[in-house]
Amino acid sequence: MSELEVRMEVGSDGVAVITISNPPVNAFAISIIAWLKEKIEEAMNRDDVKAIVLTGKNGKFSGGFDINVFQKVQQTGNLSLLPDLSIDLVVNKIEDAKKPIVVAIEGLALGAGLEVSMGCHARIAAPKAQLGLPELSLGIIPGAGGTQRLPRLVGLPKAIDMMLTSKPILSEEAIKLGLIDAIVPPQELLKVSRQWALDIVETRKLWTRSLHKIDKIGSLPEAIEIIKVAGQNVKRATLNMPQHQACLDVIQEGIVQGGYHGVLKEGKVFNKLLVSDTSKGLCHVFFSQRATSKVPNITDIGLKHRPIKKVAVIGGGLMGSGIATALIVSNINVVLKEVNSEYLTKAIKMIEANVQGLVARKKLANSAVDKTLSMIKGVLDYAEFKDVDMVIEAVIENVQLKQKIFSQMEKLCPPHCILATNTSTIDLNLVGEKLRFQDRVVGAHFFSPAYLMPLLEIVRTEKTSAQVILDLMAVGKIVKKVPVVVGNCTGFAVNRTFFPYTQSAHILLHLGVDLFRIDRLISSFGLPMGPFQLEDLTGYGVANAVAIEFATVFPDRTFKSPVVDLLIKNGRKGKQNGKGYYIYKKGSRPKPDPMVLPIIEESRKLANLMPQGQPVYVTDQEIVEMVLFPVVNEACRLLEEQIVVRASDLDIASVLGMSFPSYRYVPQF
Ligand SMILES: C[C@H](O)CC(=O)SCCNC(=O)CCNC(=O)[C@H](O)C(C)(C)COP(=O)(O)OP(=O)(O)OC[C@H]1O[C@@H](n2cnc3c(N)ncnc32)[C@H](O)[C@@H]1OP(=O)(O)O
Repeated sequence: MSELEVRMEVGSDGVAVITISNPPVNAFAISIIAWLKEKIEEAMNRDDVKAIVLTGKNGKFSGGFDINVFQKVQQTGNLSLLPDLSIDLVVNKIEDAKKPIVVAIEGLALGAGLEVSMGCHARIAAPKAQLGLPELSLGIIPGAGGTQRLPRLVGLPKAIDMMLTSKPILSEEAIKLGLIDAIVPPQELLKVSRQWALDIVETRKLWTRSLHKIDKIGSLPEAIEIIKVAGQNVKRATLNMPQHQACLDVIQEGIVQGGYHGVLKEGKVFNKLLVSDTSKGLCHVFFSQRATSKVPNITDIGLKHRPIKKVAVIGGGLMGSGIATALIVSNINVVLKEVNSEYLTKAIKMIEANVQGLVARKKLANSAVDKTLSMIKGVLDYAEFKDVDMVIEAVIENVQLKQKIFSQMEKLCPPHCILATNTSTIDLNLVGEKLRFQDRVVGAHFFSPAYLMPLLEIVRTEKTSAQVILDLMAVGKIVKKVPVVVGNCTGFAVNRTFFPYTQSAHILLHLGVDLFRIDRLISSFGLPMGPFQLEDLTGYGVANAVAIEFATVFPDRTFKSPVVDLLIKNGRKGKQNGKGYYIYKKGSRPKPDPMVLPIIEESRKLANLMPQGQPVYVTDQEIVEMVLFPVVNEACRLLEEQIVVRASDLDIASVLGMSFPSYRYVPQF
């Protein structure tokens, strides 16, 4: 079977097995859809075919519609590039077929993959197959009947949850919900599916048309109430994104007017959303995230990553314990080194709390806690370092200390051991300056909390070897991070790009603009919080340290804001002591603190930026632009300096490291 193909084989039992192939995920490309229609028509017309089994090659059914086609539509605005998947294929050729069609699902059925499956008359899956409708994460809604058939198969609340969160479920849950009809081992999947199809022909099994099912929908008022509540719940989290409410509206249309009407409305809304800026941004982010794993001269030169079985983490503070947690939950053995037993006990307690936090978030099973914690060993000496594959240093930001540690590591650890630092500011060339083998030195910059935040900046110097970078990329993937390889510069990619973000906010503040207005506008733009609340959260110590570092390296574009020192002088430490620009009380949202205003006034006098001592007038739009445009400028500088290999790597670093709203990246075609 060639790579891109839809093949049909008719067995002596009268079952036609139609297999789609489009590696790596059997996406429904335009040609696949056309060939699939042809094969189904052929099977319907052949007298020797009684029933059909639809399946995918290489252990996967389908990862959904080909997202490359979406990008072509978005670039050209030409919606006629989209094939008629929903009515022509799923309704007419599959659901309303005269012969039963059973889908055999292995690996995954996502998006159109699940929608085509739901159009079939029965669904048989292998264990652990992923089934879901992740379209909303691309700024669209399911466009091949998913909004109508999923509620009819699994009930409204679960269907809404699956669509609004874009999260797939596994076969084991799907069978309980009624989304699939049976789970069978992969080697029996085709055999059972063929027999199932024949049983439908012989009326021994039900011939189900999902769009016509009504037993799981409940009464009309109940259904409308569920949809209304879902809309209210999702409102805040989906600020500026139209697809969530649109999806609920389309579901409601089908419930009020009937499934087929719902499918028609779904098609119209789908087309409109596909060419929206939101979808353009989210499709761009989808491909950009995958592009980060392709690094020229690293991933394309035939190297294979080496296994990393045991890692030493030096320093068990907030970052060290977070990194250790990320490693042990991914089954990597960790030796955690501290300077004394008091710090070590504290670090282990922190790791235990992190692990419990993951259980509470349902990211780790309670039953896995003991095994996870057994993977960490706290130590006070270096005896265990003789067979580690990687060291991650996470001590305080002090060059001499780091240099001393790295020199020790070079002597104590095996020659293949990677020497990584989690520094967020210090030049890596300085850290490795005294070493003989500087090709082993690399930055592993995790973001706090390291066991939750999805980004790993891999910082390379001119000397870091390709093998070391590749190994760290592999570790990043194992610990479920998105590794982005960046060059060595002050602040690396994320902190460097976003340095002007805080700077501009401070300049605006000293020009007389209300700080709470700035924060409000930036959160309305889509960042989780504004720059001042962020400063409260990260702490003023960090703010000052970063400001000093940048002022040294970029004196031409650094504004020295007096306000942080004044806040500290007035006993304010931000979230840490509950008093910063905002007041923090347990159980309630941060509230702007009017008591901070005299401190701001004092700071404005010291800075003396206001023209004739009067506040400037700026519009809301200007504020957003004045805070974010300098960020874009800094990103351009990074690109020019070749700190990243492509612009979109910075987009991903900003989305994952700063929670910059991904739907704002509207590509310029
Ligand atoms: C009409 C319908 O309602 C509309 C739709 O169906 S929209 C599409 C819905 N489907 C999705 O959103 C699923 C998107 N894909 C994924 O989530 C993941 O790729 C996956 C879970 C399928 C596989 O994950 P994983 O094994 O980690 O592989 P991953 O690196 O993500 O993808 C492998 C390759 O397949 C590509 N790919 C994955 N899904 C694709 C899709 N639906 N279309 C086109 N390419 C796709 C990726 O771009 C990547 O390409 P690359 O190797 O050139 O970078």
